[in-house]
Amino acid sequence: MTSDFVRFGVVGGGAWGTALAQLLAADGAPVRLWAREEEVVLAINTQHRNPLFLPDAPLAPSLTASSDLADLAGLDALLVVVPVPYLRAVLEGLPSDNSPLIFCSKGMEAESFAFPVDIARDAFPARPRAVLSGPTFAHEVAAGLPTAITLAADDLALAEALARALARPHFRPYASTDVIGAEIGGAVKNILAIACGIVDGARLGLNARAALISRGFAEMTRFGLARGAQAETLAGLAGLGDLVLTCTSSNSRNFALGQGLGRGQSAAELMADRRTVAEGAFSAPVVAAAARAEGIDMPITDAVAHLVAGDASVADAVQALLSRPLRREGA
Ligand SMILES: NC(=O)C1=CN([C@@H]2O[C@H](COP(=O)(O)OP(=O)(O)OC[C@H]3O[C@@H](n4cnc5c(N)ncnc54)[C@H](OP(=O)(O)O)[C@@H]3O)[C@@H](O)[C@H]2O)C=CC1
Ligand SMILES: O=C(CO)COP(=O)(O)O
Repeated sequence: MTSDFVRFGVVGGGAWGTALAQLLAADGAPVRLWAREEEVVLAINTQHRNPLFLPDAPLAPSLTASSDLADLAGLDALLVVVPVPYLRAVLEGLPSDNSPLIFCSKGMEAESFAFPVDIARDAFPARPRAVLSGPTFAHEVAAGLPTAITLAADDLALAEALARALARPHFRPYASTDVIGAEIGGAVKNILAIACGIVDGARLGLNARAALISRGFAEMTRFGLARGAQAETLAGLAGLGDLVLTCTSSNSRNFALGQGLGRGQSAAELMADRRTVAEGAFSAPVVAAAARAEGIDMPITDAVAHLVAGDASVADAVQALLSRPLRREGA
């Protein structure tokens, strides 16, 4: 069956944007990637590598890069992989086509409390929008290891068509219409990965980690259901699947950030000079504030927000979580 989506562009030259571009270019298909930094553009075009963000992956020659957003005009679909704090500004520079935008970043914008699809609605009200989210370490996707992911769009036919166009023998997108569920799963799991990293760094044990994963999932579910997400999405690849991946591996930048916090380093120290993002550090105060405003109980998210801000110690945060009133599990 022929696809309407053949010529893809990727907005963002970090690890995930580069891995997705490589996934699509590996069979020789032309893929255009926009990166902000000339150093990344030059390395991709001349060495077929991205030494800054995905150093170990050889890239296909059919993947070409540019630092000019105008070079993404006229393509069939764009994967948008810019960390959420920078997303609005980048979207403003995109050529105004009608091709679908597929959002692959996992976070919530400060002040607006908007997820990527809402941010795009402001910039491109009529453009079709989708979300791609799940347990997907970039280096594994670039290496062709088996991966499954959720692809959500309001319009099921669009979600299915995009899923078919992005599928590869080792990469299986599952179509969904639960856009908000996919976005909330990805944003909240990043925060919970920081919490699990803290538990690991502070040597609080594996029981504590398992408790955090399941009570964290309860928080994700409360927040998600309150905002209209479906329980199956949160229990699927974009929620629980990604939560398990990033709460159990120091390959996760969020988990690794938490490990440093758990060992007693400050967030400012851990984030100084780093080029890679741990989106959970941006999202924790935002999701915590949104939950507070909406009366949703999210104590783990709140604790991570305080630890990232540096206004609580790990010992204080653990004590606060353990001294909460006992309650019925499903409540
Ligand atoms: N890495 C992974 O395995 C996965 C990541 N994600 C999500 O994808 C998103 C992107 O992460 P990832 O690709 O890993 O990023 P990286 O940490 O690898 O790289 C950081 C990215 O942020 C960009 N950036 C930094 N400052 C700015 C700015 N002011 N304006 C625009 N862009 C800027 C960098 O571009 P520049 O070089 O121009 O500074 C670079 O592309 C995040 O939301 C993440 O949660 C989702 C699934 C998997
Ligand atoms: O989202 C990811 C894998 O699904 C990557 O997680 P980190 O951003 O924590 O590395």
